[in-house]
Amino acid sequence: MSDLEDYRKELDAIDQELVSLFEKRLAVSKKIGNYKKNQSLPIYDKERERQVLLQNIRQITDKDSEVQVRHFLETVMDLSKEVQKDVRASTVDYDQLFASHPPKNDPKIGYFGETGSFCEEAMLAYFDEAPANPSNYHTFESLFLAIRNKEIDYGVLPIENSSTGAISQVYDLLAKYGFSIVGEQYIKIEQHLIGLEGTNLDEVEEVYSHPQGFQQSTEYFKNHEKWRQIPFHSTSDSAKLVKDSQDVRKSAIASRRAAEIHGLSILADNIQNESENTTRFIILGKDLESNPRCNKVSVVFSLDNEAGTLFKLLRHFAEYHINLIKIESRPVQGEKWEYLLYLDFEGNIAEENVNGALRLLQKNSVYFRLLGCYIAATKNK
Ligand SMILES: C=C(O[C@@H]1C=C(C(=O)O)C=C[C@H]1O)C(=O)O
Repeated sequence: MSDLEDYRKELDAIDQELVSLFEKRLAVSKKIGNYKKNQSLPIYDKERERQVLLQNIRQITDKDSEVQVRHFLETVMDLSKEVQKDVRASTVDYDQLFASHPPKNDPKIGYFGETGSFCEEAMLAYFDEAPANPSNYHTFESLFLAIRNKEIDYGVLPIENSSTGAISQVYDLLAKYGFSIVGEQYIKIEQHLIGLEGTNLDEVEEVYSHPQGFQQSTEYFKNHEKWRQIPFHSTSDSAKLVKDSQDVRKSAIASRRAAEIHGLSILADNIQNESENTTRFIILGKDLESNPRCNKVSVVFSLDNEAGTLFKLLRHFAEYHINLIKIESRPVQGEKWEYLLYLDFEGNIAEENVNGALRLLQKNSVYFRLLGCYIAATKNK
């Protein structure tokens, strides 16, 4: 027998032991996976992995093999986490994930802000027929509560602006209440300084608006540093406040429509920083409403706090040729340095590639929720 054959026989015997031990290890990993699933614990445990590496590297007799042993242990632990992810995914109810509800007939609709708000404009632009007797709400959360309490079927509220970015409170409420995005609408936003008729700019002392109104008009206020900027519920609520006060020292940042509705004058027009200032509004409903014409998907998920997981997940989108539109991250409430990731991408959940990517995303994330599958709005509104 040649030396090579002898060596290989030796390896075969070792492999036999290794495989049998590895199988035993995977079986224990599965049990740990079940335990973690029941206790809602994350799969990855950084401290434990550090310990496993330390205690095993300590017992190496040939120090030259440390690099290989480390690599071996890391691979073993990666595979152990894979098995735990399968355990976690095995009970996922995919039918429920993709179960869609028909749109509501004669729906009750609510929007954020006083009459004259940009949300009201978005509502009028989105629905083919102007909704009869819509309700309005003065905080984002009261609109979510109205959906939960079945006061309304759909709510209209802003989610992002082209110059200031995400409206983070709305993202956080989406995570908190678990409703669905059933549609979207873009509205061009022109902000004006408005006040009582005949008001002179040098009489103004206070300006009221939603924080977004101030953020979108910072350039204009550089020349009016003495004015007190007072955040209020919405731009249209601010217009109403000025009207109700009958005080020339008070002004508001709001739309031309709000000025007209509340009988106010425009003191300075188009004070927004960017002429093409646009806001994306979402139509929120209780349930997922998807049909074959829907071409945009939104999801929210969180990951194990482990290097490379986001890359590994997003890679599936490239593999499935899915076009990502937007990614937004928000801190998890009450969990320091943990994040929820919100992803928008092109496609329909009934398409095979989207379906495949969603399953992988759900399988490999600690938390996952399909936020909606709806018709993408045109941006030049
Ligand atoms: C098996 C566990 O889950 C993961 C896998 C580990 C392993 O295979 O040794 C160690 C830590 C965790 O990242 C565990 O928590 O013990």
